[in-house]
Amino acid sequence: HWGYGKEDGPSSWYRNYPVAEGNRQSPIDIVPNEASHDRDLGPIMTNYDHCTSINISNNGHSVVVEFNDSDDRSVIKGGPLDNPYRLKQFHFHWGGKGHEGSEHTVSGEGFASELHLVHWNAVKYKTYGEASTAPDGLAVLGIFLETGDDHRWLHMITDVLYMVKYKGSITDFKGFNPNCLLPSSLHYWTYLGSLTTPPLHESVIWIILKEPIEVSEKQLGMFRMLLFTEEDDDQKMRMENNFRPPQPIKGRRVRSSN
Ligand SMILES: Nc1nnc(SCC(=O)Nc2ccc(S(N)(=O)=O)cc2)s1
Ligand SMILES: [Zn+2]
Repeated sequence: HWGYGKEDGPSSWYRNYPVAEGNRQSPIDIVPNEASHDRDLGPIMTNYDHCTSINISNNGHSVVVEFNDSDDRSVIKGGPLDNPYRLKQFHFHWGGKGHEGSEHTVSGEGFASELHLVHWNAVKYKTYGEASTAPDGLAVLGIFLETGDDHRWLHMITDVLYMVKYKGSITDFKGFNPNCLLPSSLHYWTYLGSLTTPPLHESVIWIILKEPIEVSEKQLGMFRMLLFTEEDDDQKMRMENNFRPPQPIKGRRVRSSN
């Protein structure tokens, strides 16, 4: 199976997932002054107000909060999107102590962590699975996390991480509104890419917010107490550095909102 270690990490994924060497792989390094500024790129709109978080789990790669996506209650729309995309889950990628951990970089600079809010095109596709393999099937909103002050709402997540310490653990997590994790500005870069973990489907319209949110080193440290391994596994592997490095841009254009 795939992971982030020396033997099963990003440089070996192409063996089981040849699309790893495809033409629209993610993440990428974003170079702001090479991004084209499109006037017809409108603002993105998120409405997560009546969203319904269901649970939080450790899937052995990250910590994931799942949402009820049976209707259009919580969607992202506007910007590069032709119709609303339904929120399915969000999860994080992070580094080791004092090291970078984001997936996308900006002018070669990484951030401490990156939050991904995963949405799917329920107008054109019947299921998430179907959308996850279509070129316009998914929209992932990426938010950089940098270390600084405590994030006043991230506590709601870090306070329950002890309940999902081991791979395969899951617990109820209702009533969490991800609006509280958004920065004040929704200015963004957007480009066509892929899932950043296997199966690496080239099905993602990426929307990366320019403004990072601030979290404390202490809060980030809570993520690093999670384990890649199961409870009955005698090898306790700390969950950290679960990020794929930037991939070749292969001629793609990155557009900027403004
Ligand atoms: N029937 C199916 N269910 N799920 C799949 S693919 C699973 C999936 O959504 N994986 C996934 C991998 C990476 C990302 S990410 N890091 O946001 O690019 C988001 C999501 S196919
Ligand atoms: Zn991700």
